[in-house]
Amino acid sequence: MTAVPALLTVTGATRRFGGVHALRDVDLDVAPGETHAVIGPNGAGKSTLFKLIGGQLVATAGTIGYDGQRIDRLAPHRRARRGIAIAFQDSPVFGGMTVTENVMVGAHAVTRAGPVAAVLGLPRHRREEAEIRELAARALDRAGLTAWADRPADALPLGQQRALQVARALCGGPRLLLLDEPASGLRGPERSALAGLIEQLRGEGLSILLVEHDVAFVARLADRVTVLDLGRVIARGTFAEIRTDPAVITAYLGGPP
Ligand SMILES: Nc1ncnc2c1ncn2[C@@H]1O[C@H](COP(=O)(O)OP(=O)(O)OP(=O)(O)O)[C@@H](O)[C@H]1O
Repeated sequence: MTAVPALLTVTGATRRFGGVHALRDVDLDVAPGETHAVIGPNGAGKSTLFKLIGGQLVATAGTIGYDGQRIDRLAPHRRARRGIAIAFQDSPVFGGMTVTENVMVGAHAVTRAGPVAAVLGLPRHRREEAEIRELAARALDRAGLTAWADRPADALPLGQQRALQVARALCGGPRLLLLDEPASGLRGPERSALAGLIEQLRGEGLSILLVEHDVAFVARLADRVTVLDLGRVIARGTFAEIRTDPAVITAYLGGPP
């Protein structure tokens, strides 16, 4: 049997900030349809890795492959067009806009006409606007937000605001969804609803890379977990495998005195 090639392959990713090694020689892959979590204590390098994949940072060394091609020199919007979408923990929710309009912003990253056509109101833009509205409606439906579509976005409770950020990422029709600490700041029921949404997306075949502090959230969702500490991979495997790994326990609880 031939193994299915990974959708995302990070090889030897290294990033220095001056004398600080934020990441050292990190390998990671995400299989099609997999939910893969990256965890680690503060300063482990999780955000740096996330930004290297999204294109917000460039690696000092190493390569990133997506769908069989190198993407590590592409600008973030080009990665978005190839199907990599990001929901950042702090991506803005625009209070003066409706929920639908907020989600439509996510599709502009992948449209052909671009912002100049939008400002000039060109026919191409108007056609595209109708398509985008349709994509937004579908994304809102997937995220369970249809009932909120015409409400001002700032009327949404925090849990639904997170779902809105996910819907915005879905609007461009991604194959790989990068989620940056999606559970942060959410209370129990909101966190559980968001986990349900992520499970649903996984069930629809989406590949997901999740950076998350909340270990229970990761235990529920991740097919595989990569654990970072001080910029290095210290463990990888299923949640059950990594939770008993001595290196992981030491990293989280601190070394011997
Ligand atoms: N722009 C930067 N300039 C200098 N050092 C940085 C920069 N960004 C990150 N670092 C350093 O790189 C290391 C890894 O940081 P990173 O933010 O990737 O970790 P993290 O695992 O996301 O941490 P946290 O869980 O606290 O968000 C840390 O030592 C951090 O201080």
